[in-house]
Order: sequence, then C-alpha cells, then structure tokens
Amino acid sequence: MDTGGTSSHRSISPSGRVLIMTAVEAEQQAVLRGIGDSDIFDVCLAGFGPASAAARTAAALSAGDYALVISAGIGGGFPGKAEIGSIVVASRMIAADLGAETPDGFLSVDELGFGSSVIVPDERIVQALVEKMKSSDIPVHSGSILTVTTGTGSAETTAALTARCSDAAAEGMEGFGVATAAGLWDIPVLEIRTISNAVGPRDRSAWRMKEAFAALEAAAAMIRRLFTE
Ligand SMILES: O=C(O)c1cccc(C(=O)CC[C@H]2O[C@@H](n3cnc4c(=O)[nH]cnc43)[C@H](O)[C@@H]2O)c1
Repeated sequence: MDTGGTSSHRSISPSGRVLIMTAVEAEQQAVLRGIGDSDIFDVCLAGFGPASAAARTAAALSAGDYALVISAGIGGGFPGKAEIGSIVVASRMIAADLGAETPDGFLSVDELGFGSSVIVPDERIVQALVEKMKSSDIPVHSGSILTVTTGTGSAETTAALTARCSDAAAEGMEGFGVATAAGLWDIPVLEIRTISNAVGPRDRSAWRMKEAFAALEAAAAMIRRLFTE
C-alpha cells in the first residue's frame, strides 16, 4: 500500500483491498450501508471478543489479498473523552486487561515480559482519516482504544483502566485481536469505534444503539471516500 501524503491520503493501490471486521451483524450492516457499492472492501464478522476476532481475521487474511485491515464497531466512550454518537479513531490499540493481577496491582503483558499490549496504527493513515471525518458534522476523536475481554461495568474498573491508560478514549472487545492477526501478515491496521454508551457502571437502558449505528454508517462512508476518491 502506498501510504501517500498526510493531508491528501488516497493511498490504497487499485489492487489493494480493505478488510473490515465487525463483531456482530448489526455493525456489519451499518458498515455495508456506509461503503455502498464500492468493491474494494470486504466486511466480515469477527464475532464477540478478541479471541474470535483474531481467529476470524486470520481466516479472512488467509483467503484474500488485503492492503489494510480495519476493526470497526460500536464501543464504550470514556467520560470526557468521547461522547455518545461520536467517532473514535485509534491512535493506539491496547489489550488493556491482558496481564496478571498481583496484591500490588495489575501487571501488563509488557511488564510480565511476554510481548506488548500496545499496537500502534500508521499515524499518517490515522491522521488522514481523522481529517476526512472532521469534514462531517459528527464529532471525531483520536486516542487509545482499549480492548477488554470483559466490558467495563463499574466505576472502579473505569478508574483502574484510566489510571493504566490516561489517553483511553474508548473501549471495545475485538480491536487487539484483529490487529494481532493483521500483524502476522504485516498488514497495516486501524480501529474505529462509534460510541453507544459511556464506560462506567453498566446501565443497558442508557445505550444509544441508533446513534452509534448511524455514526458507524457515516464513518464507513468517510472511509470509503478516503480510499477511493
Ligand atoms: O443489544 C443490542 O441491541 C445490540 C445490538 C448490536 C450490538 C450489540 C452489542 O452489544 C455489540 C457488542 C460489541 O460492542 C462493543 N461494545 C459496545 N460497548 C462496549 C463497552 O462499553 N465496552 C466494551 N465493548 C463494547 C464490543 O466490541 C462488543 O463486541 C448489542
């Protein structure tokens, strides 16, 4: 993939296909509505959580020739960082609860010496996408997107995550799995979350699916424009 310049990034070569992974069908349908009839995108189901996402992304990458992989879906927004209905583009994708608990606190996979919990998407592509999205009337933010294996549902866990990662803007459950598979193929990866709920004490009645899916459709349309116009 030619990553091109920063402001006028139009960088997928004609043969460069883009794989978009969503957890569930409702997200897949929103993305498909946004990308329309463009034929450079495949939108596949990752399933729920990072293990399924890694396995299914690896299977898709085995079957096709891709220049870019995108983990896309709805997510929780950290209060003060990403409001409901907004878009977050990951500057870092972090496996936030992969590690070990000790009497003195959490040890990350990095601290344990078993690898890295952080995958950094190509900054030029992130910036190009953020700039493109700023042209819409949907608020867009860039920051760390945390991948968790248990959706956060308490003030205590929210505080622990923000202490561990001060620039956390959103959380989801698949991004790090998708990125791990993309890394095995040495393919660039992005993560985009549109915010359905605030990270914090779980209140399912406060989730705003309609707004999040509308934002996801709009985000997918802007992804299409960035890579095809
Ligand atoms: O209940 C529904 O109507 C419904 C419809 C479509 C999707 C869902 C999901 O729950 C999607 C799960 C998916 O969303 C991500 N997500 C959303 N909010 C959070 C969160 O606060 N913390 C972590 N993950 C979140 C996650 O990636 C799930 O895979 C429901």
